Amino acid sequence: MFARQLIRIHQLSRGLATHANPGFATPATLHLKSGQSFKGTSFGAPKSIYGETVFSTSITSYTESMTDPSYRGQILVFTTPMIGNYGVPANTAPFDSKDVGVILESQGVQCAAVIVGDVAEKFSHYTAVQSLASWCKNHNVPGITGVDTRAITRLLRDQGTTLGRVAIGTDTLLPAPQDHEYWDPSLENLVDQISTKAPYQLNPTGSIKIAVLDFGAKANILRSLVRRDAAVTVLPWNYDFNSIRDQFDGLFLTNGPGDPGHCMEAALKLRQTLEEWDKPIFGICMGHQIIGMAAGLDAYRMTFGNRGHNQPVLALASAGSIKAGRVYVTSQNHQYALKLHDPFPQGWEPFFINCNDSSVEGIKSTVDSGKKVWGVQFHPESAGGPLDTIEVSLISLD
Ligand SMILES: NC(=O)CC[C@H](N)C(=O)O
Repeated sequence: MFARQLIRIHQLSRGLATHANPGFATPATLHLKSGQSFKGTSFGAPKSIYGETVFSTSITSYTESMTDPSYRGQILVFTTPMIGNYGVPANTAPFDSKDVGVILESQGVQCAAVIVGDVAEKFSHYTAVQSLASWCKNHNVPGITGVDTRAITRLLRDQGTTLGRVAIGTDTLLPAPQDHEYWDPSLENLVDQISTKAPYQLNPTGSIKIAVLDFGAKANILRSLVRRDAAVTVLPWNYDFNSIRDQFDGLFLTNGPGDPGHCMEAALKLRQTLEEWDKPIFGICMGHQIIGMAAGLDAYRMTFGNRGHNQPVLALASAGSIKAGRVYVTSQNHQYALKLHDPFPQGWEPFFINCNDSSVEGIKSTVDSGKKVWGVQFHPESAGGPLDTIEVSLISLD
């Protein structure tokens, strides 16, 4: 008994205690469709869910990742051993020329569940108002702690992103689901679920008018635009931009969840825009994939995607402060990528390439095409991640 108390005191003093009530913690299991199961302890909402199991190598910014709408439908495994030690801030900001109403990347937690090695029950940060566990509970999102996230990551890295089931409490007593019971989010048009239903404006008196097609925008993308004094009109992902394009100085296409193939309608509309409109067009992640599809490139599903804040990309062309031949460290969260067609479609060239897996990380219109269109697979606006490529949004392709 004395030994158990000593262990408990040691756990509490480290701020790591996973099992607040030894013997009473709610069991939780992650089942993978490939047949493996990982047993741990529940934190967050006592709710069982299905999703697509992915891993992120980011060592910080769990709050930003979890509110990024591109993680919708995904069971997010953090490779960093301890998550939650700086808690969660209040998520409100003003709506003005500097901000977009939230501190984090959207109103709520977007991923389906989180899996961590060790959830920090104690948290400390001057902006923190609650723990990771209570935040998950408030947003009805389950978490599992006390599992070997390294083993899960090695599996996912070998076999690729895998459908999963998070079973909580008495559901852990049930056998692992049958193959047909797993839910595959990539079969759904998740963009249509998350995109704004009606147009709205931010910073309407801004000095340059930018239309934004919303595939599931991260707040920091919109925030980055308003902080540069853009008057931003956010449109549903499949809005007929061509019917209103004369009112705008530029078009931006955001990040978004799921398979870009579900957004072919947007790519076809954009193809017309590319043919008939010469103003700047820029896209990030899903937006970049849509620009590529409109340009005639194919998108494909990667084995395990790239998620983390340490992805090196090599610039193949110079533009603005970006120099060909230089490597930039970037923030990423994607499962799909554009194919490296050889030759590239007329009027287009690769802009960046991933140093680890050679996937296309950016495309741009060629200088002699007369267009000013570019897109990047990574997140130059960060939140979280490095700011190395922040100026990629400011380049001029004149
Ligand atoms: N962050 C994103 O926009 C991701 C784009 C797309 N859903 C993918 O997974 O590749």
